[in-house]
Amino acid sequence: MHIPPRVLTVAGSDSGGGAGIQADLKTMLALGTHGMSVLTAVTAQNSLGVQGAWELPAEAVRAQFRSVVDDIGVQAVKTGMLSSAELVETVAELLAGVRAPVVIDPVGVSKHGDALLAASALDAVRTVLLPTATVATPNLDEVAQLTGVRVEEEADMRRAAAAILDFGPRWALIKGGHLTAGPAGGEGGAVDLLTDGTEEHWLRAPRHDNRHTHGTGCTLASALAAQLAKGGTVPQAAAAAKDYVTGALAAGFRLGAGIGPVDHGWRWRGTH
Ligand SMILES: Nc1ncnc2c1ncn2[C@@H]1O[C@H](COP(=O)(O)OP(=O)(O)OP(=O)(O)O)[C@@H](O)[C@H]1O
Ligand SMILES: Cc1ncc(CO)c(N)n1
Repeated sequence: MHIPPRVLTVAGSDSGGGAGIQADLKTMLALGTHGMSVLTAVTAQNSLGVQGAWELPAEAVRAQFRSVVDDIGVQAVKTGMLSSAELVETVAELLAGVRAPVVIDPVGVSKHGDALLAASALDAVRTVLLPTATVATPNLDEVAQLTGVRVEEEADMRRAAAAILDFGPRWALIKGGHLTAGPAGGEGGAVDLLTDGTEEHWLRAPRHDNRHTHGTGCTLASALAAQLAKGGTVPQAAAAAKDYVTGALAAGFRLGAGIGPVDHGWRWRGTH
């Protein structure tokens, strides 16, 4: 009997199905793994923004985590929306006992600018959560919030990565999706930088400005966790994850009146 690699996401629910737990589980399935979830918060969310958010008690997070890890086991873990300092601390403590690779996506705000993490939780992210990471995957706004480094052009991403690595993750994957200026000052592609402070890997893809980009960050981090669960090095897993999110973004579709979701099933549908 074939048993697929097991991957756990610790994240919030996006009722619209494009980001959060829903994006994570769809990505994990699409990449051939068994996805499992620890829910941290429930959001009322759609293509227009976040209309409401409710956090779960720390005890519920702890219980879900123990249920999964103690019986089924995990070959990789990914974290997303953690909402508060209390949940960040709870999850960091749980992760300290895990031997599988851990991808920390330090989710701060949604694409629409709605806060998914309390400002009072930033310190716990820096001091207890990031040190548990095999790979940390901040976007440029999260880099600025966590380190004070403002990335205006590609070359600044090196300083951003160094500042993130100072908090203790093994690798930093700095997502340049919000960067529009290319190396020559013109329109750039979508460039991410993966580094452990020694090796440097630039992940480049064509930019798709089709507006249906809801869930790109969650999808990249989950794809990375799924690839790590299947085996291979961090640079190999990151390259495969970047391919998957680029295809999903290119196939993103119009839903609702705002920002539509990426298509997690693009490889099955053969849209690209
Ligand atoms: N318009 C785009 N075209 C191609 N790739 C993109 C585009 N926008 C983002 N990406 C890629 O998608 C991945 C996620 O990056 P992004 O910076 O959007 O993350 P994020 O802001 O955390 O996402 P989210 O808004 O879901 O939280 C990265 O690999 C990035 O380069
Ligand atoms: C629940 C949730 N997690 C993460 C994101 C990322 O933007 C989102 N929009 N919603």
